[in-house]
Amino acid sequence: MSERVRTVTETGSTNADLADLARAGAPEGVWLRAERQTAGKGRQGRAWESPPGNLFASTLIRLRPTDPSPATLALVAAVALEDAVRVFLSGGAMLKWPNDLLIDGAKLSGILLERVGDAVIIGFGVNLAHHPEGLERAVTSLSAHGIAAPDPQVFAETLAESLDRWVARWRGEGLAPVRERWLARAHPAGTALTARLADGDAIEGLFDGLDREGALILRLADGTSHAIHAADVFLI
Ligand SMILES: O=C(O)CCCC[C@@H]1SC[C@@H]2NC(=O)N[C@@H]21
Repeated sequence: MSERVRTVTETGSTNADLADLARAGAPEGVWLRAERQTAGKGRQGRAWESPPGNLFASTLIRLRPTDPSPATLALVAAVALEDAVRVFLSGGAMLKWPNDLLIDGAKLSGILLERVGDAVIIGFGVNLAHHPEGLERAVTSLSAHGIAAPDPQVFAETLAESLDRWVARWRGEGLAPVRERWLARAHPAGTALTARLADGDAIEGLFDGLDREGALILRLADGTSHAIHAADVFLI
């Protein structure tokens, strides 16, 4: 079987490699997976532990003038990843804004989007076999839930197909079906959340859905609604 996702044994960061490929003119749909990363990047400048057995893979989207807002690719990536996880874990995982997957409240995966000119790099890290210990927030892996860890290459091929399907819908139908699926897979309305903003401020409120652009809506204690466009979000 020919493989869609190219694999290397080791690299610094598959996102950094895809950024280089994007600058060199690589087309949409290129995928790179590493068995391990030595400089895996997480959101907000954090490091992403990258031991063999987990998934570390990145791809790129070339933005077209008619595409929905690029920021909404965060939700596209989330629903595509949840679909892929669901192939291996009946019942799937729960989404937390914008694109974390949780099992029993613990983080299973992370997605990092980076803009390079007209390209958006999307990097997926999924704890298939292992998860880091001793972090501030709960983390988990498929193995920790008694699921035989899928072969990372098989998982990556599944994910590539899933992302193709969701990007096609996003382009053809707009954000609406993506938003609908995201909401169906997320925690229920009324879930208490904290949004930690880049300036260090935190906003607490109850989950009240997504706006038309995919921003997180929190209902505050004073009854007002607040749209969050960028933050680290935690279940309280
Ligand atoms: O902090 C997060 O939640 C996002 C983590 C994203 C990690 C993935 S692993 C593959 C790709 N390469 C990187 O350096 N980061 C992303």
